[in-house]
Order: sequence, then structure tokens, then C-alpha cells
Amino acid sequence: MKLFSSVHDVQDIKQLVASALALKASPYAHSDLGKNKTLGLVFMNPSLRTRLSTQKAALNLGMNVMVMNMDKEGWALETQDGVIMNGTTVEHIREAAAVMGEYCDILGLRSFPKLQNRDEDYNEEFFNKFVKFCGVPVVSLESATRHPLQSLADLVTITETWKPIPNPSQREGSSKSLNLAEGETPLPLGEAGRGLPKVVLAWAPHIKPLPQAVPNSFAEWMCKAQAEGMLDFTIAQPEGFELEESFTPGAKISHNLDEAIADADYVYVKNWSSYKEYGKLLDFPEGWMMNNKKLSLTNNAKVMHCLPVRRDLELASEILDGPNSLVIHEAGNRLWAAQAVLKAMLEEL
Ligand SMILES: NCCC[C@H](NC(=O)CCC(=O)O)C(=O)O
Ligand SMILES: NC(=O)OP(=O)(O)O
Repeated sequence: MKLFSSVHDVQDIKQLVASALALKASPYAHSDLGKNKTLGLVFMNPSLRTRLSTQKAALNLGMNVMVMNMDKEGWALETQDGVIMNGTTVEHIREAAAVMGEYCDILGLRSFPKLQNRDEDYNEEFFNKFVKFCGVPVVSLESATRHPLQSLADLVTITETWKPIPNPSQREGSSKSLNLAEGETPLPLGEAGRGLPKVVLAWAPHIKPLPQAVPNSFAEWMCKAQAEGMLDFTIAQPEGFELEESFTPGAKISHNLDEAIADADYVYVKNWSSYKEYGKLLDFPEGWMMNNKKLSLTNNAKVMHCLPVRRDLELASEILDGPNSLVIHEAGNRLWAAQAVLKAMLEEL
């Protein structure tokens, strides 16, 4: 793998999930693969999980790691071509990225959207220029429109925790959610007793306009997983918060949270701002925060969130502190997702 920027860069998602789980079982099985290779992690924005999990993943593979907090410690970067740099920017991305490529065998980049110009963000102008000028393989650490390491960790977490259902006939309505014909068994052949998990991406309230990167990416990965027969995927959001539709092929879309989460096995909670009214903080209706009352509508669903999460604004503390929360487990799996991706890149260096 030369680029990991979206699910489209992955040939076989099942194989990548299996690789992450194999690395979880044997973290040091490939500890010589990255010997004398250097990973550079470049941050234009803050991070806790991505920074630490990717660094640890590289160390487990025997790599050296350098971290550059470009936003705080680097020169102010110019990204536009054809400008006379007589203002505040000191160094052009053409030189900065190329120089980092001289020191590193693989680079990671975190570059959030500015949420000012939708075309600029959705064209991934900054990320793509970095890839073009650095000249080495690049892994996205969350770009303007996607967060693929997070989504891979999320798919790993769902795959790992999904428990067989002993008696699917107890789950009224599940056959409907799987789009099965009447009388058709909801169990994939050869996997007796096991149905597909119903996964719901559920919009949550926030006080700021946040990027669509996490939900776009989660949706893209879940739609691919759904197409491969791994799960059943629904998105719930208030009117006006629809994601750009190229990220959601085949997803069921609902504007009613209670209906969408009925019988859900996983609820993935996340705020995002409007794609249509780009960068604006829109009014939203009451009743979109997941709490124990809402959880009671689900099939005792596991609740996920990429973190950081604002307690009792986006997601109720009673869920985060309760037995249904998967958020720490999910964050732990960021390590194995990153290690699987770095391993695939190292194998092709
Ligand atoms: N990397 C994980 C998510 C990052 C970002 N969250 C944030 O910016 C939270 C900011 C706040 O809560 O003030 C997002 O939603 O895309
Ligand atoms: N989930 C996630 O990417 O967390 P950080 O922003 O802390 O890296």
C-alpha cells in the first residue's frame, strides 16, 4: 500500500481487519519489518489517540518515529501556488513536504478542514499537495473529509465484539432490517446462529460546527462492509445534516433517531456540521443525545464514539460509564488498525 487516505485505497477490507486482529494477538510478530525505517507524523491540529496509537504501532514494527507538531512548532506554511510570500507564511508546502520526505520512509498527516470553503476542503487540497510533494507513502491521520484509521479501528471493533445470536427468531423485525424476503433466513449460510449486526451512525448535538471527516469515513467503511455482507447500516440525522451522498452508497437514511436505533446492535455516536450549510452552526431539534432511555430502544446496543467526547452534550455520562460503552476498547483498537496499515506499507517499500 502506497497511500492510505480512504477505504478506496484498500483492496480487501476483511483481510485488513483480519491483519489488525492478528497483530493484536501477536503485537511483536513483525518487529523487524520496520528496522531502519522512519515514520514521520505531521500534525496541523491536536491529537491524543492518533498520535500515540500510530507511534506505538510503528514502534511495535521496529520503526523509528519522529513527530512534528507543525501547527505549533513549524514555520507557517503557504499552500497556494502563485502567491508572493510577503505576508505571514514563511515556507511553501512544496519545500516543506519534500524536505520531510527526505527524512522519512513513510509520512502521516493530520489536516482538519478549515470549514470555510467547501470545495477547498472536499478537494482535499492540503492533503493532496502534501502527498504529491513529499514523494513517499502517506497515511492519513484525519484529513478534511475522512479519518480512515479511525474507521478501520471501528470496523475491527465491531467485527471483534459481534456475538452470535443463538435464536434470531427472538429478534422481531431484524429480518426486515436485513432486507430479506419473507421466509428467508436472516443467517448467512454456513454460519448457523449468527445474523448480521445492525449498525447505526447517530448524529449528536454539539456547540461548535465540527468536520464531517469522521462520519463520512465511518459511513464509507460501513457501506463497503455492508456491500460485502458484513453488517447492516443505517444513518440517523436531523434534516439538514445529510452527509454528501457519495460517502453513503446503500446506507438506510432516517431523520428519526428512535426509529433508526430500534433493534440496533451498535450505535456510533458523532456530531457533524451541515454539509449543505457549510461551516454554519445550525439549530437542531431536541432529543438527539444518546442516553439510557434511548439505549432501551435498541437490542442492548454497544455504543461507540471516536473520542474526544463532550460528556452530557454529545453522549450521556450514564452510557460512557456503563456496561454498553465500547469507547475505550475502540480507542485501544486504533493501535492495531495503525499497525496493520503500516505493516502493509512497509511490505511494499
Ligand atoms: N479526531 C477525532 C475527532 C476530531 C474532531 N473533533 C473535535 O474537533 C472536537 C472539538 C471540540 O469538542 O471542541 C472532529 O469531530 O472531527
Ligand atoms: N479519535 C481520534 O482521532 O482522536 P484524536 O483526535 O485524539 O487523535
